[in-house]
Amino acid sequence: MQQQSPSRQSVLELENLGLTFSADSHPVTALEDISLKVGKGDFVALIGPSGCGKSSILRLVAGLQTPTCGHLFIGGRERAANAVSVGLAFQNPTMLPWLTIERNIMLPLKVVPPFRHSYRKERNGAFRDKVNDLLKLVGLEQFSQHYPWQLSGGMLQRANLCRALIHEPELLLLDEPFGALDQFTREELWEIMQNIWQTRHPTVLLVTHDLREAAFLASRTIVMSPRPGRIISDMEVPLSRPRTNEQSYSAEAIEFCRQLRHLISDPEKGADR
Ligand SMILES: Nc1ncnc2c1ncn2[C@@H]1O[C@H](COP(=O)(O)OP(=O)(O)OP(=O)(O)O)[C@@H](O)[C@H]1O
Repeated sequence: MQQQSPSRQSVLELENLGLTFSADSHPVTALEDISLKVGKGDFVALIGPSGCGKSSILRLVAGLQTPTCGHLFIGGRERAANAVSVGLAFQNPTMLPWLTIERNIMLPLKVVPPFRHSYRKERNGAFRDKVNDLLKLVGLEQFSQHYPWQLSGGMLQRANLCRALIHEPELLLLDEPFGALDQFTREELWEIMQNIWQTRHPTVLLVTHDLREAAFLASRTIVMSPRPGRIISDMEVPLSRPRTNEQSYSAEAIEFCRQLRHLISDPEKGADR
């Protein structure tokens, strides 16, 4: 039976969520008793050791996987997200090579309602303006008519973020989007991502292995235990905004990353939940 969310303020709420894979004779419990509330405009980073279930949480939220137990609420209704309500960006931006950057970014508008009904009419008008606004925000306004193979990895990831945001989703799900980039490009992308968040205020769930990235971008960091993944810590990031790369080397930022690292290497210490 569908439940009403206890908290209607949250864009996303996970309640005692569990996930067990049981394809063969050895069931694998990936997630256990995950409870989490994400408010509108929150920027939440999920961190933890490899295999602790970070990506599984994103897949459950996106409706790509079904929980074994527990409840998932989007906008106060018990349901997983759908193509309309979610924007996704992964480590490798998959752009269609025969389409320009502009048309690649427009793809969600071609597919999801209500945009798809006016796609033909607006693709050279209002939708083009939407794409250009986003390209400007990420510094790619000169590249709308280029093809993906004409852009660098960092530029493609910027375009990928535009595509994830073009249909104004309730939730932006980012799975290590900067993981494949070199350090300087990655840091440049953090500033761009922060700018997107401060300008457009999307609600973001970010999976990352990079503690500095979590501390730079997120408002809250969720630390998970090794499998079966449980939440062992949920902390506000104590750094003022806007954040700079310089600031991410400050004593305060380093101390915060050190705390995160401790929690990951010694999960028993995460006793605040
Ligand atoms: N289809 C599946 N069948 C069985 N086990 C699976 C399946 N998919 C994932 N798992 C297991 O579930 C656990 C969680 O996987 P998940 O990919 O969510 O972890 P993660 O924290 O995102 O890992 P990483 O940081 O390495 O990307 C892992 O231990 C993985 O081996």
